[in-house]
Amino acid sequence: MNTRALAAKVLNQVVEQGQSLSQALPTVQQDLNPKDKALVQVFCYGVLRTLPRLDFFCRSLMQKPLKGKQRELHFLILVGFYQLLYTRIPSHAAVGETVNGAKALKKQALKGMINGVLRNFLREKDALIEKADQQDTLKYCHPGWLVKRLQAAYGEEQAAAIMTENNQQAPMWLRVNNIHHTRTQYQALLEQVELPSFIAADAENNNALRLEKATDVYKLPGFTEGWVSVQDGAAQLAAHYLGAQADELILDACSAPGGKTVHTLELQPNIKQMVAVDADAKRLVRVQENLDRLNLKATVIHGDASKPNDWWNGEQFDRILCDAPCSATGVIRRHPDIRWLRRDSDIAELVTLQKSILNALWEKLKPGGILLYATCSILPDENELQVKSFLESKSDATLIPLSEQYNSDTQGRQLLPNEDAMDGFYYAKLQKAL
Ligand SMILES: C[S@@+](CC[C@H](N)C(=O)[O-])C[C@H]1O[C@@H](n2cnc3c(N)ncnc32)[C@H](O)[C@@H]1O
Repeated sequence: MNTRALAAKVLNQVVEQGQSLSQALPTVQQDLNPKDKALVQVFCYGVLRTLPRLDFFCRSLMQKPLKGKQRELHFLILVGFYQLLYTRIPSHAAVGETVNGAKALKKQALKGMINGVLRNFLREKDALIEKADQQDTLKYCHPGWLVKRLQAAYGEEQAAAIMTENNQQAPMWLRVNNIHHTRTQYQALLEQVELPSFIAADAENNNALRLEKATDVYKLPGFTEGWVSVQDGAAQLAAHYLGAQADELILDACSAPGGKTVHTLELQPNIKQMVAVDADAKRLVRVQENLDRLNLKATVIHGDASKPNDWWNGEQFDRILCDAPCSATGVIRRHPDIRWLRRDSDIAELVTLQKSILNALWEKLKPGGILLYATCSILPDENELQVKSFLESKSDATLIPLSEQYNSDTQGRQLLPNEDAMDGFYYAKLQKAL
């Protein structure tokens, strides 16, 4: 199968039908050899990172947009532009293979048209790029609503830097399981298989290693045996900030796929009980898979964190992790489809959901207990403003320092994408009065 045509199919499913890339991409990749698999991925990620720009080029070069049954060809053309602008594929090969993609999509009659558009692009691209760079949405390849929100929150210059980072490829981070090795020991094992790595900048983030170059997980020493897991450095801070102690009852209220559940158990194997809840039954299967691979135990419950009375009538928790559903605007580097699948109106809905989860979980926290609120968002509404309004509404809640090392916070910690090479994340630690 033609890799350009496969990428066009996936892109059509994501952009026109609202499927997530993580759903659509694996379906077409299943029967491909590793090289073609990687190529389809590069085309899909690349086009999604530059979508409005490529769309603009297409609009400028075609009299009428391709619609309906021909829509896949629109994305095939974008895959063509992407190769010509951002890859080292020689232009004759990029054009030839893309034109052949039309046949694979059963639109052989339109091969000539595609050839013409791509060749015109080669001639006119410099002028088109200059025009595109005059508009922020085309320059930074983010939807207008998100550009506005980021500029309002961070100012123009910092928003531009964030959007530039969002368009880069994220590094692969590992979490070393101290039950088996120290980080230094595991780093040496990685060296032996020629996988150099760097340690995280935060001293307390002491399980985190960033690989110089991403790799297949099965090439990682002891992956199947649970020696190591893949988890971004910012996400790893959650278990350190939660700080679970021996004999405590812990709730991970939005747990799937379970990265923070298992990290918490790796750091503190002697807790009384870990309860891992999620509203998505399919994603919960992954929590159990992670627990099994790492040989850890938790009580896994399918439930709605905003209605804990439906699934919990036991004692109150010592610590609760609320890794709330959010806009995921901190992880756009890893999920370039997010910005096109989300709408501005989603943010207010998410803020309402987060608020109801926070309020409900607070009732299940012991006096003196700790709730760690986390999101992978970089929007203040979901983060410091959410926490501020929570603190205003609860006289028994206090914002406390995240850890001994990160103790100067007044608003929690907002990490921006690529800060110390990590994802964008937000943390706030709340304590209930005794
Ligand atoms: C950011 S993800 C959690 C990631 C997870 N903590 C980890 O580290 O692997 C947010 C999770 O919230 C879940 N979720 C969304 N609404 C929920 C609700 N009302 N109650 C419980 N879980 C919910 C989603 O299914 C999703 O798995």
